[in-house]
Amino acid sequence: MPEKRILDAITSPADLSVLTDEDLAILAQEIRDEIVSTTSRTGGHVASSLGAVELILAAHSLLSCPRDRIVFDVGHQAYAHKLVTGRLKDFSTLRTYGGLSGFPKPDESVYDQHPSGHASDSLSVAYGLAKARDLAGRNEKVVAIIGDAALSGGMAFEALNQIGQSKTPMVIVLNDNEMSISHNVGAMVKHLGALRASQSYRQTRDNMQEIMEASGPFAKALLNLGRNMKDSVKFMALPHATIFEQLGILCTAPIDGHDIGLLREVLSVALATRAPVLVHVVTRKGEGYGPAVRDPETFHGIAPFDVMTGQVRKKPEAAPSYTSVFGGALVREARADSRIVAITAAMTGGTGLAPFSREFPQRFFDEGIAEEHVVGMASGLAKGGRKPVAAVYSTFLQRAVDQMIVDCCLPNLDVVFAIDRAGVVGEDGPTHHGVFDMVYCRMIPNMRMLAPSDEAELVHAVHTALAIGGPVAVRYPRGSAEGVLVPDEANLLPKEAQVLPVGKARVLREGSDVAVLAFGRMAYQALAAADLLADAGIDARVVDMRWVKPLDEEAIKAAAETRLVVTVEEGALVGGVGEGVLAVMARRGWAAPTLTLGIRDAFVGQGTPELLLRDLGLDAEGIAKSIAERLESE
Ligand SMILES: Cc1ncc(C[n+]2csc(CCOP(=O)(O)OP(=O)(O)O)c2C)c(N)n1
Ligand SMILES: CC(=O)[C@@H](O)[C@H](O)COP(=O)(O)O
Ligand SMILES: [Mg+2]
Repeated sequence: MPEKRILDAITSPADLSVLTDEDLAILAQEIRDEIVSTTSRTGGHVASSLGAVELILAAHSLLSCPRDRIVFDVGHQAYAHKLVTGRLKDFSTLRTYGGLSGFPKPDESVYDQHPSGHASDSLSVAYGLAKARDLAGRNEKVVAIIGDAALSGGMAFEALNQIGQSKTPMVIVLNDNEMSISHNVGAMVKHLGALRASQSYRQTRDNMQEIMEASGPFAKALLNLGRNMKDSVKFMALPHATIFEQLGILCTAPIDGHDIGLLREVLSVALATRAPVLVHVVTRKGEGYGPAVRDPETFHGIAPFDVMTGQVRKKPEAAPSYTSVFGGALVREARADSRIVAITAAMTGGTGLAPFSREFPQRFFDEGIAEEHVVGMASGLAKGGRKPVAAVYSTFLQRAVDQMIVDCCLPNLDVVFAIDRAGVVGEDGPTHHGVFDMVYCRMIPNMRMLAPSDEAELVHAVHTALAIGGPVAVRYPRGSAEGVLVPDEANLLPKEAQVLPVGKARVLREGSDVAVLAFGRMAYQALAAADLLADAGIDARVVDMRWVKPLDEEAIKAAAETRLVVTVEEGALVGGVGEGVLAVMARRGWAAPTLTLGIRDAFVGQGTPELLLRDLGLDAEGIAKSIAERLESE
């Protein structure tokens, strides 16, 4: 009989309050085993979740959630939270189609306060919850858990600014593991490093008397709030040593985030304090699982892996990823033009910029989780004579739409937006699908946008964007490309990159019954749909539109001469490019029956892209079926 685990007896976080520190340490190990074993099958955010186990257990053991509230930043570290809030039995479905989300999700559990996924929002959300509590005269506790890299996002700084001023009681747990996805960057990293180096908690405690004598106004305020002098001050950072304290937020000395007894001791004081308190917790990404400790970047977000070796169990891909083709194409462009510079918002590996960063370290900028700043900086670089390429995931670029409009497009600057993860991304789900970029790019004057249909087209698109000048966006999806480049070509790139004529589509297949105007990789689904339609006696033209903006009006006019104009886009239909085609037809007076296929006005769930595209009716069968039905109804 396998030994009964403490974890199996935890039905809600209330069960934690009766456990001793020793029990909680055992539970932490059981949770780690569960996380490793489950994610080895589902994939997931392993390293961050392993690093946050003790701090989550400590918080839940002291709080009464869901009355008290924990807001997770990004939420990729919250697996332990899921496991102690009644989701153990469903944990094996993590990140799968119809299963548990990889992030906190209010629809999934009353213990989840906020649909996490995008970085740096937790402090604002927690502050709002604390203010709502104050207005209602209630006294529940509010805790935000934020990583050292998420703290570098502008939104987090904006929140700190107000939290410090307002003095609203809330606890910020700063989970400092000295890592973003890769190494963390920026001056705040240095500040935190200095704090870690100069102030150990124990040293602070040992020097309590001295610190008391030198204590600043906040330590005094804390004492006045009725805490026992010893308890209150022993957790404090050295007076005035931290940026947080300068902003008006009480701050502890850095404490070991894997010592559950210490965490509980410090957190209990912070939670009892009637002022905002930042608890500086030092953790290690991947803690407890060797392969993740050794390679936290790979284990930040990993596909299914072998538990013994830590090796990813990936089938060999038939084609390179769009991301790697983009990265290779940009390196080749940069060799030919020294004005080209590349910028990322903490996603060097994810955006395929690692080769660029190695070859051109002086021309590469990782600006941390700071998408607004990245786009603003691109504007300055362009104005200063450089050709910046801002490579940002579609979903995260949503953060910087204002900077795209005002800082880049209004002055019509030469900025290339390399929009990766455009379309459905898969298991990360609704917070991460890149389905709005065509909407937000289309609406901005001066912006031009390409949606390459395969990896060869992507190479041409990058070349075109750099050649034509002005703000140009290139969108391409996550994962394997279409396999159109033969593997023995040097660098997997076409020999010559072409400048694509602006606003000109290309016909992939002639046909006279219906015309399918396809955007991006949907062109390949449309071609396969055309084969299916041919079996049913329907002759479909397939057009790779290439440009989302400007649209090829001649192609639209020709399409309007068939029995049905169909648009297919992997993006939101409301405000999307299909609507753009309809607007052209209306403006020009080209009347024809129309069918716009894309993502209806709803958020898309999680699952493999294949399953999601099937559900959305955006695979070949779905497209063919919609067209056949529409023709029948005419
Ligand atoms: C707005 C935004 N930009 C980028 C990301 C991608 N991202 C997810 S986690 C992460 C690093 C987070 O580091 P940190 O906050 O220190 O947490 P850790 O993983 O170290 O626990 C990044 C860049 C994101 N989720 N949201
Ligand atoms: C949590 C987060 O936002 C990232 O880790 C994201 O999951 C990365 O996605 P990719 O796997 O597409 O790079
Ligand atoms: Mg970190």
